Amino acid sequence: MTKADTLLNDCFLHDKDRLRHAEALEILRSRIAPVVPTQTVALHEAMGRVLAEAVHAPQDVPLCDNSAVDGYAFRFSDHEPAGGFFQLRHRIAAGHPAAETLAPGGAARIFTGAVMPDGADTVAMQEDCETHEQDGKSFVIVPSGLKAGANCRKAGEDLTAGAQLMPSGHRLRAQDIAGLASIGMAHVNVFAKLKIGLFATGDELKRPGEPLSVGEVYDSNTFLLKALASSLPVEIEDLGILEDKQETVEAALAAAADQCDLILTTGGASKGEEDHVGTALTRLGHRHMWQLAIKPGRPMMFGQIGNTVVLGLPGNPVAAMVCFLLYGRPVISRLSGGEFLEPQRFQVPADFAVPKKKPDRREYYRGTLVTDTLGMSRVKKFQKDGSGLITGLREADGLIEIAEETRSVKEGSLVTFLPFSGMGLIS
Ligand SMILES: Nc1nc2c(c(=O)[nH]1)N[C@H]1C(S)=C(S)[C@@H](COP(=O)(O)OP(=O)(O)OC[C@H]3O[C@@H](n4cnc5c(N)ncnc54)[C@H](O)[C@@H]3O)O[C@H]1N2
Ligand code: MOO
Repeated sequence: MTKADTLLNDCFLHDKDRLRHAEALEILRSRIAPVVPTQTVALHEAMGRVLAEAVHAPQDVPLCDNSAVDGYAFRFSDHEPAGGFFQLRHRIAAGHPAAETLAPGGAARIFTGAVMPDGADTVAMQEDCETHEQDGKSFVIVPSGLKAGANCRKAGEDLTAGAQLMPSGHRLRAQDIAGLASIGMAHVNVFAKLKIGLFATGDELKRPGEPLSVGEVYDSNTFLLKALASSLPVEIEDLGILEDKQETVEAALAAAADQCDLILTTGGASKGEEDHVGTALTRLGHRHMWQLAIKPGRPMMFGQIGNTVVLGLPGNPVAAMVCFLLYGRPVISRLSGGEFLEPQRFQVPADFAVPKKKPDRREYYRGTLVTDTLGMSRVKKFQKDGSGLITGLREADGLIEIAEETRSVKEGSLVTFLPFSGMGLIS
């Protein structure tokens, strides 16, 4: 699929003043499709990458029936006639299968992971058995009470030959890498990393390390967004801070569109005369979405320049983070061949009250989980709602989501909580 196939060029601006969150998600979901090519990588480099094809087990895992414990293997049906008294015939260690079938009435000394000898189906743990030497022969006494097949791991118990382990589009986690290793895959076909170009905009911005003059602020969003994106399969390039000049913003976006799959900007997204990202996007390409009925994050925009997707995030740091998590993360994941990711949502009693909330917009507060006297979780709201307060983001465990139609929140009522850990963040 080419990039051109995945994005249409007509404009999606609504008649309504502001798009609702669900509508914005629907626009993004319907417009975004994978744009990156595929590549083969070594398994040890595949963590966090997105599978470009489904993976099936070429053989059973485990390949053979094997013992789950160190002990003695025998045929269950022999136990009663032998009174639990077996002559020891073989010694079978992991990696050294027995060449011969176990004779009827015989038992084999066996170790965890060793292949069950033909003729045996049950293993007794060594702690439960007694051994005995007589006339130069070794015997084992196995107590009764075991079930047929006890302590024997069957071939194919983990995966049967032909079973699908993972579909195409699956993002590989540590346990998935283990699963791929368990079927013998040394290389994996994955989607290439998405190329992201990141711009901050604003004459007031200074990079950390430089002295700050009156009227200036440090550019925290570049660092915030790079760190947020680092949990996704991307190559993100910091393209610097753009001055608040239409020509500068336009030239920079045009150049980046030739290099990147996705351009992320922060700041200059609103309606002021000094906010140039929207104008640049309209001139160079198409703005499909702008002005959402959410707080924070209202000026969030989405569009394209040629085949390059552009997400214009607001400049206020809280709004930038909220918009990245709600819209940037699913878009990046989908462009990279993965799913359009939705945050995890839980219903948690509120440890706060909001007497009056504006209708028709969805609000996101910073929330911290607390435990009440009964050991039940409740969610506390960061007191200040200001969109520039990074402290609230740092204190929070996640976001509290208040629906458009909600007019007030009573203490103790259930509210929706989106933990940061359910949006790919390190907790
Ligand atoms: N007349 C209106 N004014 C504003 C509206 C509106 O609808 N009408 N929306 C407000 C909302 S909501 C937001 S959010 C902000 C965001 O607007 P911009 O995306 O244009 O952001 P800026 O004006 O460039 O900056 C806002 C604020 O954030 C600081 N900032 C910007 N970039 C960074 C950065 N990289 N690191 C740290 N801080 C940054 C900037 O200094 C400003 O204080 O607009 C409202 N206004
Ligand atoms: O809604 Mo803005 O996004 O106040 O920060």
